[in-house]
Amino acid sequence: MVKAVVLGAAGGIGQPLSLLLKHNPLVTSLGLYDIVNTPGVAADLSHISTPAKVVGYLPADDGLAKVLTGADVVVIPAGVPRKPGMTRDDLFKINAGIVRDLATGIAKNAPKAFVLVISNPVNSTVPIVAEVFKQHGVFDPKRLFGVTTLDVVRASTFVAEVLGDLSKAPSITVPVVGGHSGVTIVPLLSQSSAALPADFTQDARVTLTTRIQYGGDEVVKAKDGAGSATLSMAYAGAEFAEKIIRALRGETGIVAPSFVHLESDPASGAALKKEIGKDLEYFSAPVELGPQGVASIKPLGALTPYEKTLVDAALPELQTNIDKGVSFISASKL
Ligand SMILES: NC(=O)C1=CN([C@@H]2O[C@H](COP(=O)(O)OP(=O)(O)OC[C@H]3O[C@@H](n4cnc5c(N)ncnc54)[C@H](O)[C@@H]3O)[C@@H](O)[C@H]2O)C=CC1
Ligand SMILES: O=C([O-])CC(=O)C(=O)O
Repeated sequence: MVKAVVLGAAGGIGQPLSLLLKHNPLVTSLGLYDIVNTPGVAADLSHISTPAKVVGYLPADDGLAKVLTGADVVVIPAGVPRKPGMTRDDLFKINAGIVRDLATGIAKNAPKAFVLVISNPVNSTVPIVAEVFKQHGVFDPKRLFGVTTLDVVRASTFVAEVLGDLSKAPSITVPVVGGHSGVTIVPLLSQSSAALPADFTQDARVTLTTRIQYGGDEVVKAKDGAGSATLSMAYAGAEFAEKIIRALRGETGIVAPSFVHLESDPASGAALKKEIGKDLEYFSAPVELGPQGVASIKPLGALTPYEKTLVDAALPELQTNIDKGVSFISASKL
């Protein structure tokens, strides 16, 4: 029995993500929460002939507490998306408070759930959730994940495009590490499971790296004011949620990059800090998942000199983003 909950379920990501979770036979109960429209979305999804029982709640009548009760996995795509010209950090002003309040609800009603944070800026919203949980005495770093899967999905797709064969995309894996915004997104193309062409130049590698780092901006620009990636994010979020669900059901050996607290596995976290040469609290790295959440954080492995410069370039912005999330909660009255 697995109860999955989506907070922000009526939005651009929330609706297709809820559809994909309803489609997943491992999910037996699906709780939807938003400040608008969840009864309609829930009624619609509830007619689909898959096992999950769907319920939808609004804030009235303690809806947040009700939807979270009994949750095993909580996915958070609530909050505003970017418009052209904005950075993810520009969303902090609105989304930080939304994520803080939802995290407070989780701390009170589902403190043991696995929490998957999609709301941007992920580099700051994940620390926000952690700090709220700490204030409520329920923080377990093994159970908190910033969802960076879309970067990994983009890397697979764009490498397959370079190889001229999109049918290879589902089987290509490229570790993407660091964080989830521009320069903090670090694709390790040298570790792609499918080798790039022998004549792939350094210029082409830089172009491909930049495309992965700024894939989100490509969608924001194409949507031209109507938001950011929703459908690809729903796909990526459902893929990551499924991995988490399989792990909590006892399957071992599942590895996926995610933005995690480096104390989620103190030994491998300390090794990773040594590798990147900085005492950061959070970093996105390939994580081995287990029934308790993070089982171990994998090392970055051999980096090329170019990839090393990318990691170094990511560190200052990551530090600033993390500090901003932490200070927001120390300054908030919960
Ligand atoms: N981690 C990632 O890779 C990605 C993250 N995102 C982020 O996901 C977030 C959502 O994006 P979209 O779905 O496109 O936005 P959207 O505006 O279409 O949907 C957001 C939903 O959140 C709801 N919401 C607002 N305040 C809420 C609250 N207090 N409680 C519950 N629900 C609330 C809204 O009513 C709306 O239905 C944005 O912050 C966006 O930047 C988007 C794409 C990729
Ligand atoms: O670009 C955005 O604002 C949304 C996002 O995080 C992504 O698509 O990677």
